[in-house]
Amino acid sequence: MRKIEHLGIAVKDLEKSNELFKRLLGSERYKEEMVEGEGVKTSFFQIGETKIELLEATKEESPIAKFISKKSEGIHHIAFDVEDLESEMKRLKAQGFEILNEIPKEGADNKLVVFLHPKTTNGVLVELCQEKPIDA
Ligand SMILES: CC[C@H](C(=O)O)C(=O)SCCNC(=O)CCNC(=O)[C@H](O)C(C)(C)COP(=O)(O)OP(=O)(O)OC[C@H]1O[C@@H](n2cnc3c(N)ncnc32)[C@H](O)[C@@H]1OP(=O)(O)O
Ligand SMILES: [Co+2]
Repeated sequence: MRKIEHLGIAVKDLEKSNELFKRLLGSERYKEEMVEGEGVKTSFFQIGETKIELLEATKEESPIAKFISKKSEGIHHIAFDVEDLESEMKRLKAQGFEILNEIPKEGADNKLVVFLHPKTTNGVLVELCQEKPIDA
């Protein structure tokens, strides 16, 4: 794990939350991006070395919709930047962590991502992010 890549925050209304975080952080989001596969619309704020990712569900079956309906808006996951997903997955599996998707999937912000089940990470949903190679 090289650094915290982003903190994912589940929100009901991305526009409203963009404004709130702009006031809170004193800076604009640097991008908005849909991630069809996850049924989310995201916006990213850069904070020094790390980022805040706001996530709004775009469909009922999105994990974000389920999370908000069961809990509330708020911190949804922590994402770590990794050099090499395959070797990290191997290491973490050997350490007893449960990988949710064996095949890395398309993330936002030009990443390939893997998630670990929160029941194996002290109740914290963990995301591993690897920068996609330039020519990908
Ligand atoms: C990839 C695009 C973008 C990016 O950064 O690039 C994203 O970050 S997309 C983020 C949205 N996508 C995901 O979260 C994918 C991974 N998540 C999942 O596969 C599910 O949400 C899962 C498996 C974590 C939970 O799904 P499930 O259908 O099992 O929901 P339940 O409500 O039944 O939860 C079971 C159990 O887990 C606890 N839980 C659920 N979500 C979280 C969470 N975010 N943090 C901590 N714990 C969580 C929930 O409370 C249940 O616990 P229990 O003790 O059984 O009540
Ligand atoms: Co994320």
